Amino acid sequence: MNTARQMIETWQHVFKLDPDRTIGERELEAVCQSGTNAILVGGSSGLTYDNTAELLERISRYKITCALEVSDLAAVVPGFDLYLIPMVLNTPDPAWIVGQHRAAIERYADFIPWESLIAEGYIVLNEHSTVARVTHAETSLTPEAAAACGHIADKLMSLPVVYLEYSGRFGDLETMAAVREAVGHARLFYGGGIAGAEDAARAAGLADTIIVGNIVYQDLDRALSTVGAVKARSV
Ligand SMILES: CC(C)=CCC/C(C)=C/CC/C(C)=C/CC/C(C)=C/CC/C(C)=C/CC/C(C)=C/CC/C(C)=C/COP(=O)(O)OP(=O)(O)O
Ligand SMILES: O=P(O)(O)OC[C@@H](O)CO
Ligand SMILES: [Mg+2]
Repeated sequence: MNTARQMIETWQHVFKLDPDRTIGERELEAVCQSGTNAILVGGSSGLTYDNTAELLERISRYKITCALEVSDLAAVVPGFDLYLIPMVLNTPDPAWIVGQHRAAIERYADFIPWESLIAEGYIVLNEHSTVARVTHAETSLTPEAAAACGHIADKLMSLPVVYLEYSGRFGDLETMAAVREAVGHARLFYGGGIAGAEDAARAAGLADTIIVGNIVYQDLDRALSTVGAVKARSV
């Protein structure tokens, strides 16, 4: 049985599906059978127990690893293969770094499947995203400041994942390269604005794992083309 860390080590490409958005059966089947390494269920608003449980039940019909990215305790559903726990590194508000986490652990310590949890050091950089607004993230970081966040996560906190998050738009290449340079032990996830094969290949050149979200709901064919673009790099 693989540990949580071993599981994420194999991820090159991940689709992120939002329980608060609608996806048809044909589209869900195409996403799950696309050759992606995993489905990450998550979003920064509108998640409920019911819409999360329903999406998990639908994804579970396919043979694909399915992880929940926990953003709201009310929407934690048992049955996922993994639970990814974001900790936002570039916010001045400790609630989004450790505060909510402490409250959750105090309350549910006896029920937490620790071996299935993976902490993610988030660096949130698109000022227009919901996640930036909700977490009061300091999004106007220089490449050096973003890299410092990467060093903190990678070397001081020994987090297994650093997540460079531009949700909604493609990232700044200089910043991505600086964070890449800083992150050695952790797996570097990149997400934001990947709208087709070309973006996917560019992001995969700088990150270990790329996360593709919005385009699934806007243009399925372009979304599916991102899988081949990433896998082609490793042959
Ligand atoms: C089975 C079982 C009992 C499991 C137990 C699991 C459990 C209860 C664990 C508890 C342990 C724990 C430490 C929990 C953490 C609790 C918690 C709520 C922490 C806060 C996490 C956090 C920092 C959230 C902020 C928002 C965020 C970073 C969300 C990540 C997802 C994201 C960025 C989605 C992008 O959203 P999108 O919909 O695309 O929106 P925008 O583009 O507009 O941003
Ligand atoms: O939705 P997009 O912009 O593809 O971003 C993916 C993911 O990083 C969002 O958390
Ligand atoms: Mg988004």
